[in-house]
Amino acid sequence: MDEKDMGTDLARVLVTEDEINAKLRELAEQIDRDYEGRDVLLVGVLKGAVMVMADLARALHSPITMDWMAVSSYGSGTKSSGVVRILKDLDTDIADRHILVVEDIIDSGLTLSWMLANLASRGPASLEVCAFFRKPEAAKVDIPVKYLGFDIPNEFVVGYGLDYAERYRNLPFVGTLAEHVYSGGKPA
Ligand SMILES: O=P(O)(O)OC[C@H]1O[C@H](OP(=O)(O)OP(=O)(O)O)[C@H](O)[C@@H]1O
Ligand code: HPA
Repeated sequence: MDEKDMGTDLARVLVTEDEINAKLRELAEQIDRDYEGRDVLLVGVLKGAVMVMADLARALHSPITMDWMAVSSYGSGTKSSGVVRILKDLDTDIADRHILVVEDIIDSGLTLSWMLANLASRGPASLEVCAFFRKPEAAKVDIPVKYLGFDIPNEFVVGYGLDYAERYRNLPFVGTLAEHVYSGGKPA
């Protein structure tokens, strides 16, 4: 799927596929360097982080393993409620493991703030965050991000894992939706 398949759904592209790929290589190099000699468990947050997890994992040379958590905070709208439920927990015991949480986006920060507290309580050897997109102007809590892809404006975005009502996750770039699609949080 690319930009021309989107018809008039997109308003503008914020981060291109080339920029995404270059950033992935950069982050993978840093992570390889930092975790040299240590086994790292990548914890992906479903479903949005599927794309970044798959691409980042393949760009890494470190001997990683992967696990997934699904949490719910958004429902079907576009605002975080801050009330987080675990929909799918990790399969792995993370006590004494080096954990790198891989997230697609930090918006208000409420989801990750809750998740980090939850994971920290399980006694990992280390706990760090890789977030591919972040909206600094939307932050309600401060999240320590060791590996950051892009800071983006405080607008609702789709693509590269990010959805609107479950659509657009498979765009290889990130963009904003046109007004007629995105109308105050309800599918048009
Ligand atoms: O910083 P916050 O304001 O808490 O928002 C960030 C969270 O929202 C999105 O997940 P969502 O609940 O939409 O689920 P999804 O990944 O399945 O799309 C995104 O993937 C993050 O997990
Ligand atoms: O801007 C966004 N787009 C899609 N999903 C999201 N989850 C938090 N913020 C966003």
